[in-house]
Amino acid sequence: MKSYLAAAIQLTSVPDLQKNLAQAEELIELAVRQGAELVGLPENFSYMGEEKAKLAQGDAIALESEKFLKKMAQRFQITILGGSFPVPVDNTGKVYNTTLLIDPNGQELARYYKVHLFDVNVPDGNTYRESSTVVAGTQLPPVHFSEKLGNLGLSICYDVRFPELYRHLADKGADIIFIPAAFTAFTGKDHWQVLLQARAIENTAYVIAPAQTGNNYARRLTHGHAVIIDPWGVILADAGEKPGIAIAEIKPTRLEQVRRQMPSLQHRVF
Ligand SMILES: O=C(O)CNC(=O)[C@H](CS)NC(=O)CCC(=O)C(=O)O
Repeated sequence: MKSYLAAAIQLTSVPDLQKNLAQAEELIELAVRQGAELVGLPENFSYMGEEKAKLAQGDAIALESEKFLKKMAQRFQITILGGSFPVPVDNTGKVYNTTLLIDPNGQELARYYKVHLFDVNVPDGNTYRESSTVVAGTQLPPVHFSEKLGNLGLSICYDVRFPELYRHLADKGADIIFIPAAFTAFTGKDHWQVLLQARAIENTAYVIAPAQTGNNYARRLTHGHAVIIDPWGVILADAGEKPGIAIAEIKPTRLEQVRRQMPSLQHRVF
């Protein structure tokens, strides 16, 4: 593994596929101009909108999102995580909430279908029933082993509340954990940063958390604060509340240092 720059992209995705891809492309280019070699996009980067509208365009969103990721990876010679986008599941009328990791040749490295679905009545009065349109994945997420970039573990948004999933990634050797999200503004203000720092600290791993921000559609407000966190839990970069990027250096020496100073992964009893 070498030292390199990683970027977490922050978007306000709306119910307009082409507009979102154009916004994403601009920010990917900005990250690349600053030297990023690993770039993450947030959950639902290519489409945020009413569940029904999303389903109706499911095939087009899936096709265009995957094409876009491969194009960006090849054009800019980066490894890119397509935080998530819907992929229709045969004979169900529903989709998988899917995250995809693509290499600079445009080849798929890893794929994960979100396991934990956000079926929550948020105390601000908004109700979320992700399971009404999404089929839950049944497989734990993969870790992609990369000589150059370190071992990259995948997850999506609401997963962040389930530490056992991240312990699995740590068991598989994850050095860097992706947590792309579209956190609600209401839960985000109290939980987002704490949960992300906890996952970084307890697994002594970098966390790259691309995010949705602002008013995506109707009453849907997302929290923002795409961040990159080091294995000690220190926030290295925070994109704030506007669309933009958080960019930071991922260093193998820092990983080794923290794992030496705090060898908690080696002291596990259960
Ligand atoms: O809302 C949309 O339009 C698209 N949906 C999402 O992006 C997903 C599923 S509803 N959001 C979350 O998982 C939020 C989790 C969260 O906020 C928490 O755990 O507190």
